[in-house]
Amino acid sequence: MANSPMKLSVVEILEPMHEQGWIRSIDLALAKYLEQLAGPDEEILVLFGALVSHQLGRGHPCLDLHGLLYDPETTLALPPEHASALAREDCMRPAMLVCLYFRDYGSIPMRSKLLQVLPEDPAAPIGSSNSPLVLAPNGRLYLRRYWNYELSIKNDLRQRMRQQPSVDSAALKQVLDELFGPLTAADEYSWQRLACALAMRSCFTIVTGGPGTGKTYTVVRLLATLQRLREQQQPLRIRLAAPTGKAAARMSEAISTELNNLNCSDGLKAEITTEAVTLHRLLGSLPQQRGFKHNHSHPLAADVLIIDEASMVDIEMMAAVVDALPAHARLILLGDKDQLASVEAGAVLGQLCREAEHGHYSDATANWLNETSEQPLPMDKMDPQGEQWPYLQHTAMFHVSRRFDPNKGIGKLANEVNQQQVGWLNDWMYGQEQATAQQQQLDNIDLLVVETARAPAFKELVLEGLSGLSELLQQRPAPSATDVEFDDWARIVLTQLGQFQLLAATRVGEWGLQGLNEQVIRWLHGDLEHVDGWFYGRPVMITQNDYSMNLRNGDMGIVLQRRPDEPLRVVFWGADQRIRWIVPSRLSFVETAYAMTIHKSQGSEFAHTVVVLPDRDMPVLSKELLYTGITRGKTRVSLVCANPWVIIQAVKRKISRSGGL
Ligand SMILES: Nc1ncnc2c1ncn2[C@@H]1O[C@H](COP(=O)(O)OP(=O)(O)OP(=O)(O)O)[C@@H](O)[C@H]1O
Repeated sequence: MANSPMKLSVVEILEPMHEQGWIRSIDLALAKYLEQLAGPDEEILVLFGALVSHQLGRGHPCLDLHGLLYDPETTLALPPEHASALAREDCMRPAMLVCLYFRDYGSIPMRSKLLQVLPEDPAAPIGSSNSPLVLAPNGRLYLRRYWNYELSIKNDLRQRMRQQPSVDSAALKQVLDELFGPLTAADEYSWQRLACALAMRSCFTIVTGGPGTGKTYTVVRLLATLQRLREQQQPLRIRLAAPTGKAAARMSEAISTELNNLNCSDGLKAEITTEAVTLHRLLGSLPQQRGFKHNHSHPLAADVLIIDEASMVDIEMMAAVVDALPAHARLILLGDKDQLASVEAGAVLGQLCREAEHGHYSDATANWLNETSEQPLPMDKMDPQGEQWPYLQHTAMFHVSRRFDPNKGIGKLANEVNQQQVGWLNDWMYGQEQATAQQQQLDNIDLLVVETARAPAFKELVLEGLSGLSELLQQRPAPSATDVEFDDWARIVLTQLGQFQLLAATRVGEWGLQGLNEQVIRWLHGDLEHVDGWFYGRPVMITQNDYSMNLRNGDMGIVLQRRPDEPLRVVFWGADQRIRWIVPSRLSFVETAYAMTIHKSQGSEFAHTVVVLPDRDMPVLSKELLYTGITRGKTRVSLVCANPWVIIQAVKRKISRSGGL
């Protein structure tokens, strides 16, 4: 570097970082804006603005100044995964930049109009300010908008937790006995019963647990309990929602199935809706605007709102939800707290039920449960300091999966990854040769170590996985077939699409999303001409909600053709298992989906899931990412990598999102 960095402005120092892709255009733009407002000696705030914005891009609603001071490299996770070695050499390291401006807290101008410093005491008055930056206790630095989101969520949930609806304990106990059977010594069942009882305590409840632990089973019974014990004559207005279209469709399906199995009157069943919508649809997206049709001045017509896959809800969306939900309504969040958080900033569910595995129930919670439902709490989940965990007093966590055996196969792998236990993983991965093929089959998990993503063994795995789909594509009905017969065929093809799925941990490179999709096209079609084009048999995924076409983010389709003289069309599931044939030119947001990212796979499940890891360790690889990928598999999970060490590194890395919920 020719000039001394001391002679350059913060923006001048950030510019090459932007060119190298280390920070985003929006981060740089914010720095430029703040630079215009900054007084002398306030350059540090310009830098902070860019870094807070950069953290938002990584999913953090705030910048942790303690982390920045003591471990800037980890806190900022720079450079990004695609930065070349040259770029790393060329560009001034962010740690050095931080050192230049931020030696200690004394370097921060506390009386700047760019910054509001909040008092340490949460009860002290905050004062008014509209500074772009807000410094909260514990060194959490926010852009004001995100601090406002957090504050409104906190205030709203506190208010809902404080509301204590009256409960007729004899009636509650009777309903719980009817729905779950009388209490038994085995606590496996009583956690679900406990979740229902706990939900009667206030207007806010969280039910968390891994796949197949009975969240949907419980929530249907919870809704039945609420309707049975309601004080008003009219049935409670229940709304069901999920962050993505795919998750909403799954929620509807799962709730319908559980409701059908529920042993209760038809009248009660009719009072439980099975229609789930996306959160965007629930709140009413406004074209070209950030806000929603429903807000505090135009609230939702709802008494109960259940949000499934809540781990995917970001802080901005959650703030919009609580703004639109009437104060008397119950908010119930369902999700797996250990899964990846939302792509957008915030890890609302993860933060609200951090440590839920330990219970942390207070005496007051235990007494309430005992008095209203005679529901005991296990001693090891009690905590004399439980009141320090306010959200956990309204949280039930399920541990027992009814889908997977925790001692083998997918269940074991998922648990070990989630608990960051690398011992078993090492034995499994490095002891593969000793394991018999039969045993592996029984265990429904396998590991494939290959040097490149072009390796014959990987090709064999993929082509075998896709063989069912390829056969169906060749079994197109004769041109004389009726439209109904073509619909029946399309239905089978779409069902087959859920049988096998490649999941990429990263986007770039031969092991990333793009490389894998290109590779599969080469194997199947022999060339790459088709990559972005529309070709027969191309599986696609919708990447953004498209309300004009009634397609939702995450919907999967496939390109088919009915008769040779008809154009190619993309088929999707419509309502009631109907088939929609859509002309490709009407689709705006689509990606080829032989492979999809693990992030995009959230809320979906596939019979055989193949999780592909890159050939080197990267900051994006984490136990949450791996756990999410593994738990997408229903009957078989294959891990594919060039080096099992990368899997171990990923398992050791836990994402900790900053935030003050
Ligand atoms: N107490 C129970 N008794 C009998 N069957 C149960 C019980 N709890 C759950 N199940 C069954 O276990 C299966 C998985 O339950 P459920 O679908 O509710 O799990 P989930 O946590 O919602 O899963 P996912 O996160 O994958 O949606 C279902 O078939 C359900 O009917």
